[in-house]
Amino acid sequence: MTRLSLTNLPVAPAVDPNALSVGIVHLGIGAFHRAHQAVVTERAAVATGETRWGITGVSQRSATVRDQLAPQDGLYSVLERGLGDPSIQVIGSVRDVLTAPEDPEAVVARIADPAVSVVTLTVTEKGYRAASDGLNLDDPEIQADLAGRPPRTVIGQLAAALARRDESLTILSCDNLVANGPFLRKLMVDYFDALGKVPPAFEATRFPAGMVDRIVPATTAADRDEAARMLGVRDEAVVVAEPFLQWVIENDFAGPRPAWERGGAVLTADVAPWEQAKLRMLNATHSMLAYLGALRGYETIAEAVRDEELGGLARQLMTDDVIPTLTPPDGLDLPAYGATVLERFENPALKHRTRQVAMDGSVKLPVRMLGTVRDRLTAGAEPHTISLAVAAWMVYVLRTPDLDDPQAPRLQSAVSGITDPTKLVDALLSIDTIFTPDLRDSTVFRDLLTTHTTALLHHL
Ligand SMILES: NC(=O)c1ccc[n+]([C@@H]2O[C@H](COP(=O)([O-])OP(=O)(O)OC[C@H]3O[C@@H](n4cnc5c(N)ncnc54)[C@H](O)[C@@H]3O)[C@@H](O)[C@H]2O)c1
Ligand SMILES: O=P(O)(O)OC[C@@H](O)[C@@H](O)[C@H](O)[C@H](O)CO
Repeated sequence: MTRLSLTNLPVAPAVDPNALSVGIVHLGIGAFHRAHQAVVTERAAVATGETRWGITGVSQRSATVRDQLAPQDGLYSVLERGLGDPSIQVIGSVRDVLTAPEDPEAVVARIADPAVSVVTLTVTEKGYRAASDGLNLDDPEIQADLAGRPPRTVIGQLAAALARRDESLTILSCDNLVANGPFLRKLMVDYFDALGKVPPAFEATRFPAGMVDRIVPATTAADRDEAARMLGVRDEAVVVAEPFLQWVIENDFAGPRPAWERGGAVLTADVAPWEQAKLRMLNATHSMLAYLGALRGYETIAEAVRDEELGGLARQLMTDDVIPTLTPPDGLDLPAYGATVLERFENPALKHRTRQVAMDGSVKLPVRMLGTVRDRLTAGAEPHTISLAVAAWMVYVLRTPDLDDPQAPRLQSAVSGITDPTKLVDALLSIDTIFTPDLRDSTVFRDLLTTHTTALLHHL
């Protein structure tokens, strides 16, 4: 079947791709960016008529996305799956893709281009190469970048590009991290400290925080076949998404930016309450359902949340443990928000795999769950259900031989041969890159984890 391209366009994108010049570099062009920031950027371009905000995507690890998009002139479609019939739309805002491992110099040069004033990122939690207190300077890839090779880490890429720039830059993380903007800024400061020099452009560089939300599962072969049927041409780069899309951005830019608010984003002075509500309500519950669901043999989040007991626990997690720790952002009714989150998880058309959401637990737990545990303990409360979520991760680590996690070897050696719940809790609580001393030393938390792991090991 013919491939989607500028000359084989069954449905034209809302912008003319040929008219766009590149003003944004996106690091980590996975599924999420294509279904979220790229869509809002295109909508903003349509609303304003501005043509300066085309996107260069950077593929950080493999050449797969470049090889999918290059023959398609950067075009791809978003296949939206809600409760009704699916719909499909071709997006034209990604103009080209660079593959960092093949051509690291091109990535630095593109970020350094004066026409570029915004860099966005979705490189997953582990892509930041952080330790518990800042940049992981023991990371061999960070060390190699510091030693002066053409950079391979995102921190190294940004640092090298800033060293070449005279103009200010805005660097906007779109990953699920607590205070993602300030967090990334701190990693850059640590990098420059280790390097022993700070580029002059860094002072004016801004790192706004952002909260992003849209469920975008990994695309499957069946999704590509469905897109081909709907489009009449083959799209190897199609992404699948739910109808819901939210982007709240701190209005703190160093220079020009797309009018993303015209594309549906919200620009605000304080993102923290939005971000905390989303990470603690949606992402923590997602992860709990992923661990418990996978342990019960459910393939997808929709199946897990439709299990009466697991669905009940998801509601209980939000109501009993998470909501008491939150200050709701203006106008957000937290119980109603929680109900909407569960309805979104129930979407049977999405097929978000429990195993996908369960990956990288060692870097997700601190972001999604451990703040809630800490706040509940500080308030003198017993964090019952959030401890169950952490215990579910512990049992998942024990029961998953092919664990997908950046710390898999360390986790697996810690739990190797363990059958006793107390020992399992001790072994995993001692991992200092995940659990801080206050949590390790809490008898209440340790006892709850032991009770829950005991129950899970006996009843799953
Ligand atoms: N998919 C979603 O539903 C969703 C929703 C909200 C936020 N996000 C955020 O977006 C991130 C990416 O999600 P996705 O669905 O695009 O995943 P994906 O697997 O499709 O893409 C991940 C991207 O991150 C890059 N990456 C992975 N490991 C890296 C590393 N060690 N160093 C540098 N780059 C690395 C990959 O090259 C790829 O470009 C998530 O981790 C999350 O923070 C995703
Ligand atoms: O993308 P990850 O792997 O960081 O997390 C998996 C999901 O919890 C997450 O992607 C949600 O779908 C998303 O945060 C919804 O906005």
